[in-house]
Amino acid sequence: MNSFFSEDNWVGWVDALSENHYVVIDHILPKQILLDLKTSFDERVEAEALRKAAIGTLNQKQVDRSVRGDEILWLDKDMADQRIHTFFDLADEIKQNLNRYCYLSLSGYEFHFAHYPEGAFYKRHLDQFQGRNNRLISMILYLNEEWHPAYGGQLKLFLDGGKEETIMPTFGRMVMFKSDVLEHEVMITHHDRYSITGWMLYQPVGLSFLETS
Ligand SMILES: O=C(O)CCC(=O)C(=O)O
Ligand SMILES: [Fe+2]
Repeated sequence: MNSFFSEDNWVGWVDALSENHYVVIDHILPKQILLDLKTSFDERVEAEALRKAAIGTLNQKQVDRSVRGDEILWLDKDMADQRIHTFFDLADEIKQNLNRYCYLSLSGYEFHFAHYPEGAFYKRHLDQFQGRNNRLISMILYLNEEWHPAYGGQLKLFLDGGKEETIMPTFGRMVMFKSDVLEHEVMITHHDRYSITGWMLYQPVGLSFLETS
């Protein structure tokens, strides 16, 4: 497998993740790979393959536009799309390195395309929710070629001591944070906002029967 990053990269990122609970990485992938991913995303928006995102877990899912207004499409390794396979190569490398440098036991991941249309937001929440605690690291890769502060749509992280960090969803920026500790929100966007969002998962051996979806 090709390697996207060097060991030095990882040392800095892992330090930030363990000290601050989050890390922001700009230009995570070469521009052409990002553009290809965005094209793949655009094709699926065009084909109306995305669905309104739900909240809740397992058999308690519901769509509530007053909590989150994005539409999503789950990515699958069976998709015959080399552009998505390249993204999964990146995810594999990140998973291996988080296991190696953070001593985690990540055994899988899940990702979806997410499109926030104008006026959409996602209220303050934690990604690790009741009844499902196997999301360890949240990862978001932004695919917005031009982003202006006036568009809004920032990711706001609620940090220790009442501090907040506000992050613009600029092209090629990846944010990783600890799913079980960092509350966050997506502020209202005034422009179409595109990302690949996902989670590094810890799946205790033998408990997979608990997953019904
Ligand atoms: O798109 C973002 O910046 C964050 C999305 C998010 O919080 C989520 O999907 O759980
Ligand atoms: Fe979230």
